[in-house]
Amino acid sequence: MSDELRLEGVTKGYNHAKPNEVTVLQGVDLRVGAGEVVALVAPSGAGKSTLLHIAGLLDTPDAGRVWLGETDMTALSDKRRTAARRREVGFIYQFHHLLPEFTAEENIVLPQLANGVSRAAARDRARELLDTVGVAPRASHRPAALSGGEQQRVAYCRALANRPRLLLADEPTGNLDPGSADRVFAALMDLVRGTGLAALIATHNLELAGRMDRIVRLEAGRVVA
Ligand SMILES: Nc1ncnc2c1ncn2[C@@H]1O[C@H](COP(=O)(O)OP(=O)(O)OP(=O)(O)O)[C@@H](O)[C@H]1O
Repeated sequence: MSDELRLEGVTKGYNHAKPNEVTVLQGVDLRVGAGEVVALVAPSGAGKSTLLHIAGLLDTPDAGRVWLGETDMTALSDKRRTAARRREVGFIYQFHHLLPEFTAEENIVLPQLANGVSRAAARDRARELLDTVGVAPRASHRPAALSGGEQQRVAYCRALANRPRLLLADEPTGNLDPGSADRVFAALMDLVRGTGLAALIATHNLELAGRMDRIVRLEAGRVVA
């Protein structure tokens, strides 16, 4: 299996050379293969958000390397790294962050237009994605007129709209009740399976983590299992 995401010796701290300096990540090695869904489990404060930001090219490590496929992202200019992030990485957060004034479908169309896709093709892709997660009948609803679970499923579709090679999620079912979280997680797996993308999904929910291919545990800035 080829690695889509590879972190090698990633170290990151804040407030360098100040009294309140902290080292958050200490030599993290991590790989996620094509088509693999990996759970990232970490106690609060262990550096999970820092790790996701670095893997998602929103931040850079102090030392170590971040590879997407064959490319060492830490060797790129900021401009090229930002372009790679837009093209290659999809993000899902605990809260959906959909644009309130646009419909479900438009929320999935817009990032594709920004990526140069035609409106017709973007609409087809949006409908296909919404269909996969069972929200097609609500395509013309604005987020406020969707249930929490539907909003989250639309956010999943948006994250995958541009066919990223890497999906990063931070508590993707975190704001839902357990029954709804279960169904919505199944919808996410339906979207991810068969695309060949690599997914790294942070969660405190050990039951959900157990349904992924592998669990990576982060403790005090190190991968322990
Ligand atoms: N910009 C910053 N400046 C200083 N310290 C920071 C900064 N960002 C994070 N930290 C510290 O780094 C540590 C790890 O932060 P991070 O946000 O990665 O944790 P986390 O594992 O995501 O926690 P949680 O699960 O509670 O969100 C924390 O102790 C935090 O206080």
